[in-house]
Amino acid sequence: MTDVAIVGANGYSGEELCSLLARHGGVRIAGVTSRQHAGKPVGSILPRLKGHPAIRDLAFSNATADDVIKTGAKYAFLALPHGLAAEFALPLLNAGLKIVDLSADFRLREADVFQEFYGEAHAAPELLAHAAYGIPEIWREKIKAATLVASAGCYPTSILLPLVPLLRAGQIVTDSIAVSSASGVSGAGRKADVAYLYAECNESLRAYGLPKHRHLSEIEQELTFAAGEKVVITFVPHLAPMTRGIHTTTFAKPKEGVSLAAIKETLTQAYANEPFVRFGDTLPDTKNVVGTNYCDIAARLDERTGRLILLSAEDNLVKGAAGQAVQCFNLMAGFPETQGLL
Ligand SMILES: NC(=O)C1=CN([C@@H]2O[C@H](COP(=O)(O)OP(=O)(O)OC[C@H]3O[C@@H](n4cnc5c(N)ncnc54)[C@H](OP(=O)(O)O)[C@@H]3O)[C@@H](O)[C@H]2O)C=CC1
Ligand SMILES: CC(=O)N[C@@H](CCC(=O)OP(=O)(O)O)C(=O)O
Repeated sequence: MTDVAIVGANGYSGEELCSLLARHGGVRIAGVTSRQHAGKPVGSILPRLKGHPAIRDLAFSNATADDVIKTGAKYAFLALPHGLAAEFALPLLNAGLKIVDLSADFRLREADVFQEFYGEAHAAPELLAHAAYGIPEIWREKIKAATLVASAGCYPTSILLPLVPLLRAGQIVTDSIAVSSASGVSGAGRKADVAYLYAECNESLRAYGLPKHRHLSEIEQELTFAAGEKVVITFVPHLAPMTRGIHTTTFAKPKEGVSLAAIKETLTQAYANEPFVRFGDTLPDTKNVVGTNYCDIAARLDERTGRLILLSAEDNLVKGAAGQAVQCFNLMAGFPETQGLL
């Protein structure tokens, strides 16, 4: 059994991590943190885990790096607001733990891009070069060897999985890409904010974060890497009246002479052996992926405009957060990649 700690375990993605790791089979949950609930039994705050053998008589501890180190865990999952993970990472790494961070703190390679998009100086810029970007389908070998993995953002995962193979294959006009995404409200986290009250979100759809949502930084970083040239895109996120799920529509021009059949062949080849990406003809629907670690993808060509339309759907809390983090952990710790996720 490998001992793990979950930091920020009472948040939405932390709770999802607790559920996935409780049924993983190869790990022991050695510690969970929450400042608000320190000292309380896990089952009293996360009722769906009450009585689960993996939770035992575990109580939340306070959320400092020392509290995490004291658990004796070999791996720490950080499910904290961005800005904080950078403060935890250094002491935990120095104490010999390996880290899977769900926040944005280690997803960017350059500290000045972090400053530009997050409006604050990076707290541990020296660690950026050591972090692996956590999408296994793109960076599997790097993740296996890493001590610090930055699990990719929820929107970025749904955008990068369809586009990266096509950019690697040189099939897309790089300045033609525009993306429209819709996310369930849990994407905003379990925080009290009027904008996310039921009465504000229910039966309504609205765009937000325009024109420079902070996820553009990691999306463009990864697209640029895949294309081998600078890629800049338009990205319009929406808040959708559902609890979980992301649906993404990507518009792009195929390069001269690139057919839909060639695009489909590239995506089929890229994902034929990937357990969590399902490329096919069926148009993705969030209800088919919610509660799973799948990302469903389809492609269509609008013959009238020559525009390629890529569609993708995932659960923001699973493939977009906790599931992807466990997938990365499995690679780092030498478990089968799918363990606890199917
Ligand atoms: N929700 C989603 O769909 C996704 C989220 N993410 C990222 O994962 C991270 C967690 O997100 P999410 O689960 O939504 O967030 P939540 O707001 O639901 O949870 C945040 C957690 O962090 C803890 N926390 C907050 N402030 C501090 C602090 N100063 N010190 C220690 N602990 C603190 C909270 O517990 P307490 O206050 O009790 O200490 C809570 O457990 C974020 O970085 C987010 O951007 C990534 C992909 C998708
Ligand atoms: C609906 C909603 O508010 N979504 C969040 C998603 C961000 C998220 O979870 O952030 P990271 O992936 O960067 O950690 C947002 O747009 O800010």
